[in-house]
Amino acid sequence: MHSFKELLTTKISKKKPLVLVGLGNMGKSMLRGWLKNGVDSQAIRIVTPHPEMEYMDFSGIPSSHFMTDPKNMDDNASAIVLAVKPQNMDIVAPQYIKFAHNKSIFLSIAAGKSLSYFENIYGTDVPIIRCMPNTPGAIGHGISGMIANEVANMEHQNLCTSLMSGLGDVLWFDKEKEDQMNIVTGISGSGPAFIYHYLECIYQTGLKNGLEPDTAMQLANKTVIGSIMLLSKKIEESGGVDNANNLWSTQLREQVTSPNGTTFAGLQKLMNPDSGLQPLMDETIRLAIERSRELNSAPQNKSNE
Ligand SMILES: NC(=O)C1=CN([C@@H]2O[C@H](COP(=O)(O)OP(=O)(O)OC[C@H]3O[C@@H](n4cnc5c(N)ncnc54)[C@H](OP(=O)(O)O)[C@@H]3O)[C@@H](O)[C@H]2O)C=CC1
Ligand SMILES: O=C(O)[C@@H]1CCC=N1
Repeated sequence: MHSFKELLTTKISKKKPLVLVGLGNMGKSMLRGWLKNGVDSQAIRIVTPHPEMEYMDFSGIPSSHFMTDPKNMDDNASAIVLAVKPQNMDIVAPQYIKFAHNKSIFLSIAAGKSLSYFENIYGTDVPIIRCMPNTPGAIGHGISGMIANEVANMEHQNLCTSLMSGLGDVLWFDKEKEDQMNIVTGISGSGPAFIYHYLECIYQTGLKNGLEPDTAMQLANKTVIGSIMLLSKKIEESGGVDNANNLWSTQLREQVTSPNGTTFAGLQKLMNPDSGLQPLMDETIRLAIERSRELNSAPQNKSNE
């Protein structure tokens, strides 16, 4: 029985390379995670529209392994990782059909695109994994939701767990409940943006109340970062798990809230069940989930809709 990290060196080799399609925000994070976790840099192939700009950032990987399309690539890959925008998928995914004939694993991180979307392209007898990571994966603190199609067995799933573990935690979902991947997308895929926007808001409130920009920025950044670090420490101290019935975040909020004090005054608004943050987040995340569902069938090149 191999450990997850060992799988990266036993299953991925010069003879069975790993192909990364798309070297944007998420592609780069994954690539860094793989290299850090011991994937042989000679066993990686990268398809990107601008190889000349990007190979310099990854000096261990030969420049000849960066290419603009897969035409000249052998079809013996261990896995093809699709990391392009969902709106590009109708054009990009079919370019990799030759790997399906060799039963390579297809791992897609595209929002919305379902297992059956890829099965329609590659066939139902090809192992396909749908994954939703998030940007904190760039520093190994991400979380990825994963789901496998019918023919992706434990070995395929373990390799994909290994590939995504460089970005942080991995949670598998039941293949019968694929719609949960859209919920994952709304909560943890888009979630970092919602948190950063909260920070932008409190920064703006500081400015509106006459603080200097530098001061407002320092107060906003440090408050968010410090609060999350405190939460993280509490969770770590309790064995890496939170308690669903009594979240650490609830306890930490209560610690700040003096009876009839300043926090209590503010929370009257923020925790209003009809007009506070909960209904706003319900609606915000609902819209993200709906968009994820739509992207499954959205026509190509409508990225600005
Ligand atoms: N950003 C996020 O927070 C998350 C994103 N995702 C998903 O990850 C995927 C990638 O997102 P992200 O990294 O943010 O997007 P980026 O736009 O940063 O990266 C996509 C990359 O793909 C390149 N590309 C375009 N066409 C091709 C092609 N034919 N072959 C190879 N590469 C191509 C783009 O080049 P160019 O720019 O020149 O077009 C770009 O560099 C998306 O499907 C998204 O839904 C999932 C979870 C979180
Ligand atoms: O906004 C998006 O569509 C992507 C997917 C999740 C996060 N970013």
